[in-house]
Amino acid sequence: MSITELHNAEHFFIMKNHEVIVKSDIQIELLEKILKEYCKGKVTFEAEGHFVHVLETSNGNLFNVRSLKQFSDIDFMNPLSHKVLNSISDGITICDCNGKILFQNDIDIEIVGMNLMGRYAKDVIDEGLMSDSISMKVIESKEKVTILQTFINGKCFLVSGKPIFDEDGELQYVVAITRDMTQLKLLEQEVEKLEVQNETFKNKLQALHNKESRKSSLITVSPAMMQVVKRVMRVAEVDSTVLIGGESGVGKEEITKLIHAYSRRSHKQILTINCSAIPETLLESELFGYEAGSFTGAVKGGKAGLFEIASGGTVFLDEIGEMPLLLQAKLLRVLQESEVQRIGSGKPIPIDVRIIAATNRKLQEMVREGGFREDLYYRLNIIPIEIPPLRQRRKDIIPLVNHFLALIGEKYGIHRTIESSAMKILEGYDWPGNVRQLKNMVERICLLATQPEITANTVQQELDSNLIIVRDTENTAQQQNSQGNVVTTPFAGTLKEQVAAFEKQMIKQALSEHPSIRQAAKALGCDQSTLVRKIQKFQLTRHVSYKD
Ligand SMILES: Nc1ncnc2c1ncn2[C@@H]1O[C@H](COP(=O)(O)OP(=O)(O)OP(=O)(O)O)[C@@H](O)[C@H]1O
Repeated sequence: MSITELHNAEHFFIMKNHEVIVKSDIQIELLEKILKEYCKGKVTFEAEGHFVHVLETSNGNLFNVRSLKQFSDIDFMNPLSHKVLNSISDGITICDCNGKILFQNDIDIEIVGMNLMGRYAKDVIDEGLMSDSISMKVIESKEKVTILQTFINGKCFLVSGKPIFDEDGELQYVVAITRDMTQLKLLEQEVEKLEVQNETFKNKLQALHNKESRKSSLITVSPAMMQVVKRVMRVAEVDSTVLIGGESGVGKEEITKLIHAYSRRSHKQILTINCSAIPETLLESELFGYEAGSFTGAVKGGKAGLFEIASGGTVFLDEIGEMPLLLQAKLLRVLQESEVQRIGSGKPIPIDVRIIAATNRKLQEMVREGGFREDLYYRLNIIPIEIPPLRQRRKDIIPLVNHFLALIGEKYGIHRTIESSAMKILEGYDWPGNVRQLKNMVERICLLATQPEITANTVQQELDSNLIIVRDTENTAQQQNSQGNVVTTPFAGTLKEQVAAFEKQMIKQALSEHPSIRQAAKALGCDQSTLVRKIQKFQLTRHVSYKD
């Protein structure tokens, strides 16, 4: 009979750990015969007690042979129960009321690393094979006990012991369930490791976020602008209102972003509103919000204004000089009381925002002329920051050009360089539209250039086509080229054609000097819709970008 046949035989169980379980003494005798045959007669029996036998075979295998006879009074220990107990992934031990280990399932033997069946728990502890015995504790307390037990192999287990009583209430057996906590411990350690990793990633992300929000695209090397930046850094820390002045396109918004990025409000948003770009009625509701049903066309549930939405952050009021007087009064109240009232509501709402305002107008002159409230001017002008025009900080021009070339490379995948003589021309130009004009021009020449290196010639031509219109006292138009020389306009053709060419030139110039169509129209003395029509007529839209 082969060992497989033996395994499948009706009366035997062959366990993984070279253990053979038989049902009766008779079968043990039978087994002895079979094993002797299987091991070619070289089998040694060491009978130990009534039912445990150790067999040493010629191939070195050690068989523990147990009879199930001892379990005859435990009705679950039929072969099926045995199989069921062995299919459980926790270790199971059954002791009698004296602590004698009657049964261990396969997993338990694996966990403990020893087959202890037939032995007394107390002896096992005395021999130092185990630190503790749950069975002994249950026998003593006659109650359910749970302990964390460490075995000599260093593994950690959660062991629960439960008493089983007979009909007379006498303790009969103790069933102990041993759960390997090593995996759980490993998982716990893994979770801890992941948590640490998670924390590290979170910190890195936060650092990146901080870096990103602090990253300003403000480029400057000039001493004049460095002074401004120094002031910005000091101002950023305090929460006061700031009024930024400077010509159109000098970088007032860029400076505002820098103040916000270095302020304690940087984790919140910065909201911008251009006071010149929105009609008065709309501006009021955008800034202060409105209650439900306060005017025709209002959103059903009412709407929060910019000051409410930006709570905790910064509100940037661009072109504050264009704010209508009525709204100036309302803004003053916001600044003084730190609260807003929605249109149609008498209820004040507290707000927590920092206000930064900017203008390219001479506010003091406006105050004198009655176009701007004096009290609001002083309230806004707590910390004034004046940004010098680009022509007064020419050292910034080349770094700015290189910065814009890099931006164009990123945005369009177009990589251009500008030869040094061309850079000199750009550096010498007066830039009435300041950084915005420089940015637009660099973008235009890069996009139109056919060669990777932009020559001085190209730059010169572009600047010449960007002639500055100046008006003499008699209101006749002359032109000034990039070197500042006044030149006669070389218009040719019929009177109509010459007028059209001149008109086109004026519009083009106004568009490059002013950030919005509205302002360009104002400067040209025509209304917005006329200007839009003429832009379309002269097809200027493709070449001129009015506002970034
Ligand atoms: N120092 C700078 N470094 C990099 N880019 C700049 C700098 N200054 C301005 N710019 C860029 O030039 C353009 C115009 O700048 P910005 O809008 O800040 O000017 P502004 O003074 O607010 O203009 P306006 O008065 O018309 O509102 C923007 O694209 C801005 O990113």
